[in-house]
Amino acid sequence: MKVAVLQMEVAFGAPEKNIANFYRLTEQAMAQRPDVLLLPELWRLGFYPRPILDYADADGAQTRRALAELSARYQVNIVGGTVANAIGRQVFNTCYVFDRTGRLTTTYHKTHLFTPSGEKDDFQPGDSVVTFTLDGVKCGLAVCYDIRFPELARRLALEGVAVLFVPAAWPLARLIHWQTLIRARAIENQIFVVACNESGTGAGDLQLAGHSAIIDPWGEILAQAGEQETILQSTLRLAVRQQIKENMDVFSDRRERLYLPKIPIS
Ligand SMILES: O=C(O)CCC(=O)C(=O)O
Repeated sequence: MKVAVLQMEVAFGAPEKNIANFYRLTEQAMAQRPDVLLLPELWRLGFYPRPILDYADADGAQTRRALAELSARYQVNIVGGTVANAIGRQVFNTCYVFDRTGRLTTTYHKTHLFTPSGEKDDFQPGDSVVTFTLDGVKCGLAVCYDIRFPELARRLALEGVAVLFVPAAWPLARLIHWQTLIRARAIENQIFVVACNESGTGAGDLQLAGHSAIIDPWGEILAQAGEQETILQSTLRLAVRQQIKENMDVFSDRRERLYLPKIPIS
């Protein structure tokens, strides 16, 4: 599976500009013929103008149109980052996944809202965890702050996910957390982590970290960006998971009885 990560420099509160940039970066990325494109969190607006209801995409319609058009045009799967998605007066931080035919296959609303930035006051959290398949490969989603909750990634790994996609708007001030957490989630769960952060500045001159990365299940960094806008590409050799499992099968060594009970996945 060839993945391309669009580390966008997002223009704050300027949807038309960001959508145009998405078209431009996608055209550029497609020269390498990736199977999957990944976008960052809240790429249509940046993280995030207030009041969010004034800026949010009503029912995600504008964003879905762009994702549907480009996935169909280039016959590529798109894990569409996230959008501030207004459903009535409630706003969700929503990720849409489109397949190669331009069809919406998955919707995930960020489940862990970032309390320190007040995200909880402006957004509604999702209540379900999702898995989906891309070209027959089982995948999962964690949005930004979600990555701090190892239970979520573990839950997805237990469901059989091989690749975890992480759209983010992570600040430079906590770059070390970002790098450590995405790598740890890959190693402990023996899965690929494909993580796409924004670059540039967000609300109140918040400096975003960039440093998107593609990490294999042994924790090797297959590709890593700096702070500037860029496109990262790499091939995920999915068979490596079996080799790792043969050497160190952490899943069969788990002591499930000692851990928290599972909640049903939807
Ligand atoms: O966890 C962090 O340090 C950053 C999280 C964040 O910015 C977000 O979830 O939007």
